[in-house]
Amino acid sequence: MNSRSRIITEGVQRAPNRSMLRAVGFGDGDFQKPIVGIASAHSTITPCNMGIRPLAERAEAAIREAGGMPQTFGTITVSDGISMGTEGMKYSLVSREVIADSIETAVMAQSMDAVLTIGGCDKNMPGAMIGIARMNVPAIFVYGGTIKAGKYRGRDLNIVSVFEAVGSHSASKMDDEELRGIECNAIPGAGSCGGMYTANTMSSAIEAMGMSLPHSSTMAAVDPEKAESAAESGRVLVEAVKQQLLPRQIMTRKAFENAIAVVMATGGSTNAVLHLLAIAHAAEVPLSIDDFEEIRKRVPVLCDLKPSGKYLANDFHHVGGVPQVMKLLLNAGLLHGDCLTITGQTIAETLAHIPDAPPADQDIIHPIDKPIYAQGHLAILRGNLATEGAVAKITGVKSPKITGPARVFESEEETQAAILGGKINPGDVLVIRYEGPKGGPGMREMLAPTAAIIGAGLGDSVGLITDGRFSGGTYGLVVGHVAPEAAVGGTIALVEEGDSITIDATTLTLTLNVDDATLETRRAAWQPPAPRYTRGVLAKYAKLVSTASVGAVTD
Ligand SMILES: CC(C)(O)[C@@H](O)C(=O)O
Ligand SMILES: [Mg+2]
Repeated sequence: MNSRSRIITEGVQRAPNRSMLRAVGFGDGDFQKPIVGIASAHSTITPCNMGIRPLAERAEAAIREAGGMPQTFGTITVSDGISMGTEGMKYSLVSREVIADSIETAVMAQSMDAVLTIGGCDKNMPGAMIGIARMNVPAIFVYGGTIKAGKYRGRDLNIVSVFEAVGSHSASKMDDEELRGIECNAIPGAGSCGGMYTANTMSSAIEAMGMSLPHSSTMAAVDPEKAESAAESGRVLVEAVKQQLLPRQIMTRKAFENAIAVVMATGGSTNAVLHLLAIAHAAEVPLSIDDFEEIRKRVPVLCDLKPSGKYLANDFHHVGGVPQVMKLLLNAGLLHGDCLTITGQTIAETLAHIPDAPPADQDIIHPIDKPIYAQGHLAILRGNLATEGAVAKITGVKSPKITGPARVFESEEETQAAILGGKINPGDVLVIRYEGPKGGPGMREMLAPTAAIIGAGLGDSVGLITDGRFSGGTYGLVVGHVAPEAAVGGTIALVEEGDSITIDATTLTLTLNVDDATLETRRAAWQPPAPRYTRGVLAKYAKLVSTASVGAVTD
């Protein structure tokens, strides 16, 4: 079982290595046991990760009891919610690569036999899965857990309530006292942002892919079942080591199709497109941005979950969660049941215990014949503004098409000032550019401006396009991941104030209504901007990162 770690534990010349391992708790009988890394993203910099240490400790004890030698090491996290709207958000997507690289570095450097990764905030999930996919040593993912609702004056609150309250307050629709009350009560404790935002989207996608335990992706961080699930994950992983069950036997093309289907059915975050492309790239599984459209067309939206729906992920959990949705999709022929999962069972075997009857509560998970939307919500748009693609949520919007004058902003900050300053008019199409993977760099999430638009009551009348990203909490007629990005000369760089732009969610097109000759003249005159960073993490990232249309990958 220690096929990898024997390189550091066996033979006379490994006496020094064993000597150091003895200091960290190895005894004579332990050197033949599998060394199982626990990549713990415990951190007190964000509520998403502040409950992880007890999960790591339960997993550690379970691994030891099951015959493994656990070795806990740390990975980082950054908080999207805390960095949102600032220059610091440029480090968010970058942290996905740092997490993947740090897990790969620790596990490969010390020839570990397996790894259990625990993550909470948004980028922890894809970062862990990219690392796991690259290494292809037995692995399992453990989610830190979702947060419960905050409560104020009879309302359920979550982080997006606060972002939207800022918009309402700036539009004089909310007074200081109400805003403060929402701020002080929206986040009740440990756990990741509670709607079907990016963290819960990615945890659900990983469960759908068979790389975490059933029901684990929607458990609340503070509920005892989460720690028990972490311990069970440790036991399951030691068994997977015995069977040499490798991630790439589980993370197959069909598994990615299952993950995309569940993201569509649950109304998940646009970030799932970027992250699943990047994880597939790491697993060397062929997956293109156009595959999302293929699956969107055939998979309905079944779950009424925030941001555009009513409920939180933990409400979803209590009516059956991801397994319940997967059962509905499997019975409708929209899921591959023969995919293997980390427990050694197939998807169909895993779901066999769920009754075929429709879910008891049909308010949160709708029956397959009464979907909220007949087709998925995450659409890939193309057009002269996005020849490599762009990503939009196209459901929940009053008008699926908008043509309006471009309001051009070279950064998120400029945009936010215009929105909060009442300078945006119904019918405008906001263009936020030079916020892409290279141009930002770091492809910031634009939750602050999109929430401010909603809060100001402009959600049904204003369009927004960007080469940056959106948060899972974003909704409205907004298009992100526009590629090619402005910094590499994409057409978005050529837009001028007042140009006519059409966003059409029916034809899935993004069009700059300017004639080709004019565009060619503008293109000839365009100059690439000087890089915003020339040293450190962001400079390195900007040099390495690919286009968003293949996942903004760095290798
Ligand atoms: C702050 C949020 C809502 O967590 C956002 O970062 C997301 O991507 O979902
Ligand atoms: Mg986020």
